[in-house]
Amino acid sequence: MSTAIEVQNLVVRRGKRAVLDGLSRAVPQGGVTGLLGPSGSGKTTLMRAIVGVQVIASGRVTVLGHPAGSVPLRRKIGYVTQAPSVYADLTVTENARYFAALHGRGPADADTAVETVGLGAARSQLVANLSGGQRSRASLACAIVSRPEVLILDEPTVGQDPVLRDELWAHFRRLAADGATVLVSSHVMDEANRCDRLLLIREGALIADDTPAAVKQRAGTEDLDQAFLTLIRRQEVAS
Ligand SMILES: Nc1ncnc2c1ncn2[C@@H]1O[C@H](COP(=O)(O)OP(=O)(O)OP(=O)(O)O)[C@@H](O)[C@H]1O
Repeated sequence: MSTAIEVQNLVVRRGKRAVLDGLSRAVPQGGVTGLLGPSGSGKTTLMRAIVGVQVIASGRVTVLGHPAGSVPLRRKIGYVTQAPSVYADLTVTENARYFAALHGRGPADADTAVETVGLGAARSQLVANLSGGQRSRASLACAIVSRPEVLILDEPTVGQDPVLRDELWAHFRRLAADGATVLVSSHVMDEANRCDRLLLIREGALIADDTPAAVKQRAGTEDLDQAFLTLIRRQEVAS
């Protein structure tokens, strides 16, 4: 299987601290990879480095064979931040159509993306008047409208109800089935169970990179929450 994202000896300092301290990992092409870890462990920082918007101290990040943030990746990578990145004074449809146009896509692609994220009924509403969860989905629609080869999603299901979360995960799985590489951060363990692989990060270091089944087996429990706690505690004892 070829590699979509390659991180080599990545060091990122934010403030005075090394938030990522020599992290190396490869994410295979295709499939859904979950990035999990306690708050402040460096998930967003790693995603920012992969997208190419994070100043790095040293190391190398390559996406689809190109340096992170380089021009050839602009149309190939989609990024949804935790803070929705949409225009408040445009409607949902206008936002999606604007981002579609930037990527050489037409209005039909935009309308499909809006339906996909469950905002069909709110398509004519100004983003300023949407709920927080709806605004996040509007942002997601704008990121998927270009059908990126690599999709980086920073906690995309926060604030969504269980039905919508289920639908969004089904969509992530469909994107992966169509060949996209999806990297998604989450705190929710039932979501982690839906990933092909899990990267568990703690204090800027990776402590697991495996399938959900293997992570559970290694920790000796069927409960993924418990498995992560066990692996984190084992690492604390070892270090
Ligand atoms: N702009 C900044 N300046 C200084 N330190 C920062 C900055 N942004 C983040 N940090 C620190 O970097 C560390 C990693 O933050 P990051 O946002 O990557 O964590 P995270 O795992 O995504 O957390 P969460 O799950 O809460 O979103 C934290 O200790 C945070 O305080």
